[in-house]
Amino acid sequence: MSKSTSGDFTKTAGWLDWFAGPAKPQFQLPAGAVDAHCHVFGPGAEFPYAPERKYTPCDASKHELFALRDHLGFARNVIVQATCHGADNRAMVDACLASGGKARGVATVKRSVSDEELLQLHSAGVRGVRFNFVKRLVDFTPKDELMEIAARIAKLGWHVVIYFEAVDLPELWDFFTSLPTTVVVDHMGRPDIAKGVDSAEFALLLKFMREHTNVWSKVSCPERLSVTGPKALNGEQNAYQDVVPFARKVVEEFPDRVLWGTDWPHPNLKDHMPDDGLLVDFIPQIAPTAALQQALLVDNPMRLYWAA
Ligand SMILES: O=C(O)c1cc(C(=O)O)oc(=O)c1
Repeated sequence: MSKSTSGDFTKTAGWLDWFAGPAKPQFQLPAGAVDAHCHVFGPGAEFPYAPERKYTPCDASKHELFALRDHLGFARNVIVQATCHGADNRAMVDACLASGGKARGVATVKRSVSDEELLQLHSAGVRGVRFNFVKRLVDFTPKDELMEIAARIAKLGWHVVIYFEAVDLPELWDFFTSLPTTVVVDHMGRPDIAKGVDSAEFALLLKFMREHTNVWSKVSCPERLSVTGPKALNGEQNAYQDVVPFARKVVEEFPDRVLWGTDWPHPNLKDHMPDDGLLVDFIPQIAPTAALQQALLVDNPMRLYWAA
Protein backbone atom coordinates (compact mmCIF):
# COMPACT_ATOMS: atom_id res chain seq x y z
CA MET A 1 0.00 0.00 0.00
CA SER A 2 1.25 3.45 -0.87
CA LYS A 3 2.39 5.63 2.04
CA SER A 4 0.45 8.75 2.77
CA THR A 5 1.16 12.43 2.68
CA SER A 6 -0.85 14.11 5.41
CA GLY A 7 -2.23 17.63 5.63
CA ASP A 8 -3.26 19.46 2.45
CA PHE A 9 -0.62 17.78 0.33
CA THR A 10 -0.51 15.42 -2.63
CA LYS A 11 2.64 13.48 -3.42
CA THR A 12 4.58 14.40 -6.54
CA ALA A 13 3.46 12.20 -9.46
CA GLY A 14 5.55 9.04 -9.68
CA TRP A 15 6.86 9.41 -6.11
CA LEU A 16 8.53 6.24 -4.80
CA ASP A 17 7.85 5.52 -1.11
CA TRP A 18 10.63 4.21 1.12
CA PHE A 19 11.04 0.45 1.33
CA ALA A 20 8.86 -1.24 3.94
CA GLY A 21 10.29 -4.22 5.84
CA PRO A 22 14.03 -3.87 5.14
CA ALA A 23 16.31 -6.87 5.67
CA LYS A 24 18.49 -7.22 8.77
CA PRO A 25 21.97 -6.35 7.53
CA GLN A 26 24.45 -9.21 7.31
CA PHE A 27 27.24 -6.70 7.93
CA GLN A 28 27.66 -6.12 11.66
CA LEU A 29 27.98 -2.38 12.20
CA PRO A 30 30.64 -1.34 14.75
CA ALA A 31 29.30 -0.31 18.17
CA GLY A 32 28.21 3.32 18.14
CA ALA A 33 27.76 3.56 14.35
CA VAL A 34 26.19 6.78 13.02
CA ASP A 35 23.82 7.06 10.04
CA ALA A 36 25.24 10.46 9.09
CA HIS A 37 22.82 11.39 6.32
CA CYS A 38 19.09 10.87 6.59
CA HIS A 39 15.97 13.02 6.56
CA VAL A 40 12.52 13.36 8.07
CA PHE A 41 9.54 14.43 5.94
CA GLY A 42 6.73 16.06 7.89
CA PRO A 43 4.32 14.55 8.71
CA GLY A 44 2.73 17.24 6.57
CA ALA A 45 -0.24 17.69 8.93
CA GLU A 46 2.15 18.63 11.76
CA PHE A 47 5.07 20.14 9.88
CA PRO A 48 3.81 21.51 6.55
CA TYR A 49 5.99 21.24 3.48
CA ALA A 50 7.46 24.57 2.33
CA PRO A 51 5.60 26.60 -0.29
CA GLU A 52 8.80 26.95 -2.35
CA ARG A 53 9.47 23.15 -2.44
CA LYS A 54 10.22 21.40 -5.72
CA TYR A 55 8.66 18.08 -4.71
CA THR A 56 6.07 16.77 -2.25
CA PRO A 57 7.17 13.51 -0.61
CA CYS A 58 5.32 10.83 1.34
CA ASP A 59 5.50 11.47 5.07
CA ALA A 60 8.54 9.95 6.81
CA SER A 61 8.32 10.65 10.53
CA LYS A 62 10.89 10.65 13.30
CA HIS A 63 9.27 7.51 14.73
CA GLU A 64 9.82 5.66 11.46
CA LEU A 65 13.40 6.96 11.27
CA PHE A 66 14.19 5.86 14.82
CA ALA A 67 12.65 2.41 14.17
CA LEU A 68 14.89 2.04 11.11
CA ARG A 69 17.94 3.15 13.12
CA ASP A 70 17.31 0.44 15.69
CA HIS A 71 16.47 -2.22 13.11
CA LEU A 72 19.67 -1.61 11.12
CA GLY A 73 21.84 -1.42 14.24
CA PHE A 74 22.86 2.25 14.18
CA ALA A 75 23.32 4.08 17.48
CA ARG A 76 22.79 7.59 16.14
CA ASN A 77 21.49 9.71 13.24
CA VAL A 78 22.48 12.95 11.60
CA ILE A 79 19.25 14.43 10.23
CA VAL A 80 19.83 16.70 7.27
CA GLN A 81 17.23 19.35 6.47
CA ALA A 82 15.42 18.24 3.30
CA THR A 83 14.68 20.83 0.63
CA CYS A 84 10.94 20.06 0.75
CA HIS A 85 10.96 21.87 4.12
CA GLY A 86 12.87 24.90 2.82
CA ALA A 87 14.35 26.93 5.69
CA ASP A 88 11.62 25.81 8.11
CA ASN A 89 13.65 23.50 10.35
CA ARG A 90 10.82 22.50 12.73
CA ALA A 91 10.46 18.85 11.64
CA MET A 92 14.22 18.25 11.82
CA VAL A 93 14.56 20.07 15.17
CA ASP A 94 11.58 18.19 16.62
CA ALA A 95 13.22 14.89 15.62
CA CYS A 96 16.57 15.91 17.17
CA LEU A 97 14.89 16.96 20.41
CA ALA A 98 12.86 13.74 20.58
CA SER A 99 15.90 11.53 19.99
CA GLY A 100 17.26 11.68 23.53
CA GLY A 101 20.66 12.87 22.31
CA LYS A 102 20.86 10.23 19.59
CA ALA A 103 20.42 12.69 16.71
CA ARG A 104 22.21 15.79 15.53
CA GLY A 105 20.99 18.04 12.75
CA VAL A 106 22.04 20.03 9.73
CA ALA A 107 19.80 23.05 9.08
CA THR A 108 18.96 25.35 6.22
CA VAL A 109 18.89 29.01 7.19
CA LYS A 110 18.38 32.33 5.47
CA ARG A 111 20.38 35.49 5.94
CA SER A 112 17.50 36.80 8.09
CA VAL A 113 18.07 34.15 10.79
CA SER A 114 18.73 35.81 14.16
CA ASP A 115 21.63 34.99 16.49
CA GLU A 116 19.10 33.80 19.01
CA GLU A 117 17.56 31.37 16.49
CA LEU A 118 21.02 30.02 15.69
CA LEU A 119 21.64 29.42 19.39
CA GLN A 120 18.29 27.64 19.70
CA LEU A 121 19.22 25.41 16.76
CA HIS A 122 22.54 24.69 18.43
CA SER A 123 20.92 23.65 21.69
CA ALA A 124 18.54 21.36 19.73
CA GLY A 125 21.61 19.59 18.30
CA VAL A 126 22.27 21.37 14.99
CA ARG A 127 25.95 21.43 14.05
CA GLY A 128 25.91 22.51 10.41
CA VAL A 129 24.09 24.30 7.62
CA ARG A 130 23.41 22.93 4.15
CA PHE A 131 24.00 24.92 0.97
CA ASN A 132 22.29 23.33 -2.00
CA PHE A 133 23.30 23.95 -5.61
CA VAL A 134 21.26 21.21 -7.30
CA LYS A 135 19.00 23.17 -9.63
CA ARG A 136 16.11 20.69 -9.64
CA LEU A 137 15.89 21.05 -5.82
CA VAL A 138 16.26 24.73 -5.00
CA ASP A 139 16.19 28.25 -6.38
CA PHE A 140 19.47 30.13 -6.57
CA THR A 141 20.75 31.89 -3.43
CA PRO A 142 23.37 34.63 -3.97
CA LYS A 143 26.87 33.60 -2.86
CA ASP A 144 27.38 36.70 -0.75
CA GLU A 145 24.36 35.67 1.32
CA LEU A 146 25.76 32.16 1.78
CA MET A 147 29.19 33.51 2.70
CA GLU A 148 27.64 35.77 5.32
CA ILE A 149 25.82 32.76 6.82
CA ALA A 150 29.03 30.70 6.75
CA ALA A 151 30.92 33.41 8.65
CA ARG A 152 28.21 33.51 11.31
CA ILE A 153 27.92 29.77 11.84
CA ALA A 154 31.72 29.37 11.87
CA LYS A 155 31.66 31.17 15.22
CA LEU A 156 29.44 28.39 16.61
CA GLY A 157 31.93 25.74 15.48
CA TRP A 158 29.50 24.45 12.84
CA HIS A 159 30.36 23.22 9.35
CA VAL A 160 28.86 23.69 5.88
CA VAL A 161 27.36 20.77 3.94
CA ILE A 162 27.35 21.33 0.18
CA TYR A 163 25.20 19.48 -2.35
CA PHE A 164 26.10 19.93 -5.99
CA GLU A 165 26.56 17.92 -9.18
CA ALA A 166 30.03 17.11 -10.51
CA VAL A 167 29.66 19.18 -13.68
CA ASP A 168 29.13 22.30 -11.55
CA LEU A 169 32.24 21.94 -9.37
CA PRO A 170 34.52 24.07 -11.64
CA GLU A 171 32.24 27.12 -11.43
CA LEU A 172 31.68 26.64 -7.67
CA TRP A 173 35.37 26.01 -6.89
CA ASP A 174 36.33 29.54 -5.82
CA PHE A 175 33.34 29.84 -3.54
CA PHE A 176 33.80 26.41 -1.96
CA THR A 177 37.52 26.90 -1.38
CA SER A 178 36.95 30.20 0.39
CA LEU A 179 34.48 28.82 2.94
CA PRO A 180 35.86 29.38 6.48
CA THR A 181 34.63 26.11 8.03
CA THR A 182 34.89 22.36 7.61
CA VAL A 183 33.08 21.61 4.34
CA VAL A 184 31.21 18.32 3.82
CA VAL A 185 30.38 17.23 0.26
CA ASP A 186 27.11 15.34 -0.09
CA HIS A 187 27.14 12.06 -2.01
CA MET A 188 30.71 12.46 -3.39
CA GLY A 189 29.62 15.49 -5.38
CA ARG A 190 27.46 13.27 -7.57
CA PRO A 191 30.00 11.96 -10.06
CA ASP A 192 28.77 10.63 -13.40
CA ILE A 193 29.61 6.96 -12.80
CA ALA A 194 29.43 6.17 -16.52
CA LYS A 195 32.50 8.38 -17.08
CA GLY A 196 34.62 6.07 -14.91
CA VAL A 197 36.72 6.50 -11.81
CA ASP A 198 39.62 8.00 -13.82
CA SER A 199 37.50 10.79 -15.34
CA ALA A 200 38.61 14.42 -15.15
CA GLU A 201 35.36 15.15 -13.34
CA PHE A 202 36.06 12.76 -10.47
CA ALA A 203 39.73 13.81 -10.43
CA LEU A 204 38.53 17.32 -9.56
CA LEU A 205 36.74 16.06 -6.44
CA LEU A 206 39.91 14.23 -5.38
CA LYS A 207 41.95 17.40 -6.00
CA PHE A 208 39.43 19.40 -3.98
CA MET A 209 39.95 17.04 -1.02
CA ARG A 210 43.73 16.71 -1.49
CA GLU A 211 44.41 20.43 -1.65
CA HIS A 212 41.89 21.44 1.02
CA THR A 213 42.17 19.43 4.20
CA ASN A 214 38.99 21.01 5.59
CA VAL A 215 36.94 19.18 2.92
CA TRP A 216 35.15 15.93 3.81
CA SER A 217 32.86 13.74 1.71
CA LYS A 218 29.87 11.52 2.32
CA VAL A 219 30.39 8.28 0.43
CA SER A 220 26.65 7.76 0.32
CA CYS A 221 23.93 7.20 -2.27
CA PRO A 222 25.24 4.38 -4.46
CA GLU A 223 21.56 3.75 -5.28
CA ARG A 224 21.33 7.26 -6.75
CA LEU A 225 24.61 7.16 -8.64
CA SER A 226 24.70 3.61 -10.00
CA VAL A 227 24.01 3.08 -13.69
CA THR A 228 24.38 -0.69 -13.98
CA GLY A 229 23.46 -1.91 -10.48
CA PRO A 230 22.67 -4.52 -9.40
CA LYS A 231 20.03 -2.98 -7.17
CA ALA A 232 19.98 -3.45 -3.38
CA LEU A 233 16.85 -5.63 -3.53
CA ASN A 234 15.94 -9.29 -3.09
CA GLY A 235 18.94 -10.18 -0.91
CA GLU A 236 21.55 -8.79 -3.31
CA GLN A 237 24.90 -8.76 -1.47
CA ASN A 238 26.96 -7.18 -4.24
CA ALA A 239 24.85 -4.16 -5.08
CA TYR A 240 25.96 -1.14 -7.13
CA GLN A 241 29.30 -2.55 -8.29
CA ASP A 242 29.95 0.41 -10.60
CA VAL A 243 29.98 2.85 -7.62
CA VAL A 244 32.39 0.77 -5.51
CA PRO A 245 35.66 2.04 -7.09
CA PHE A 246 34.62 5.68 -6.56
CA ALA A 247 33.61 5.38 -2.92
CA ARG A 248 36.47 3.04 -2.07
CA LYS A 249 38.98 5.48 -3.56
CA VAL A 250 37.68 8.31 -1.36
CA VAL A 251 37.53 6.13 1.77
CA GLU A 252 41.05 4.77 1.31
CA GLU A 253 42.68 8.09 0.43
CA PHE A 254 40.85 10.20 3.04
CA PRO A 255 39.91 7.76 5.83
CA ASP A 256 39.60 10.54 8.42
CA ARG A 257 37.31 12.76 6.32
CA VAL A 258 34.53 10.47 5.18
CA LEU A 259 30.98 9.87 6.42
CA TRP A 260 28.31 7.37 5.49
CA GLY A 261 24.53 7.60 5.60
CA THR A 262 21.49 5.74 4.33
CA ASP A 263 19.86 8.84 2.79
CA TRP A 264 16.55 7.40 4.03
CA PRO A 265 13.76 8.06 2.94
CA HIS A 266 15.60 8.54 -0.38
CA PRO A 267 13.88 11.57 -1.94
CA ASN A 268 13.28 11.67 -5.68
CA LEU A 269 14.51 8.22 -6.65
CA LYS A 270 12.91 7.34 -9.98
CA ASP A 271 14.12 3.84 -10.75
CA HIS A 272 13.77 1.77 -7.56
CA MET A 273 13.68 2.11 -3.81
CA PRO A 274 16.56 0.22 -2.15
CA ASP A 275 16.22 -2.15 0.81
CA ASP A 276 18.07 -0.19 3.52
CA GLY A 277 19.34 -3.41 5.12
CA LEU A 278 21.10 -4.29 1.87
CA LEU A 279 22.43 -0.72 1.61
CA VAL A 280 24.21 -1.31 4.94
CA ASP A 281 25.68 -4.47 3.39
CA PHE A 282 27.24 -2.21 0.73
CA ILE A 283 29.55 -0.63 3.36
CA PRO A 284 32.24 -3.36 3.58
CA GLN A 285 32.67 -3.16 -0.20
CA ILE A 286 33.85 0.45 0.11
CA ALA A 287 35.47 0.25 3.57
CA PRO A 288 36.97 -3.24 3.58
CA THR A 289 38.88 -3.19 6.88
CA ALA A 290 37.71 -2.86 10.48
CA ALA A 291 39.87 0.25 10.89
CA LEU A 292 38.28 1.97 7.87
CA GLN A 293 34.80 1.00 9.08
CA GLN A 294 35.47 2.35 12.57
CA ALA A 295 36.66 5.70 11.13
CA LEU A 296 33.81 5.99 8.60
CA LEU A 297 30.96 4.95 10.85
CA VAL A 298 32.00 5.99 14.35
CA ASP A 299 35.11 8.14 14.84
CA ASN A 300 34.57 10.66 12.02
CA PRO A 301 30.87 11.41 12.65
CA MET A 302 31.45 11.54 16.41
CA ARG A 303 34.25 14.08 15.93
CA LEU A 304 32.15 16.25 13.66
CA TYR A 305 28.77 16.04 15.41
CA TRP A 306 29.21 15.00 19.03
CA ALA A 307 32.48 16.72 20.02
CA ALA A 308 30.62 19.36 21.97
O1 LIG B 1 19.04 14.02 -4.88
C1 LIG B 1 18.02 14.38 -4.25
O2 LIG B 1 16.91 14.51 -4.77
C2 LIG B 1 18.17 14.73 -2.83
C3 LIG B 1 17.28 15.63 -2.27
C4 LIG B 1 17.48 16.05 -1.00
C5 LIG B 1 16.63 17.08 -0.40
O3 LIG B 1 15.59 17.37 -0.98
O4 LIG B 1 17.04 17.62 0.64
O5 LIG B 1 18.49 15.56 -0.23
C6 LIG B 1 19.35 14.62 -0.73
O6 LIG B 1 20.27 14.22 0.02
C7 LIG B 1 19.20 14.20 -2.05
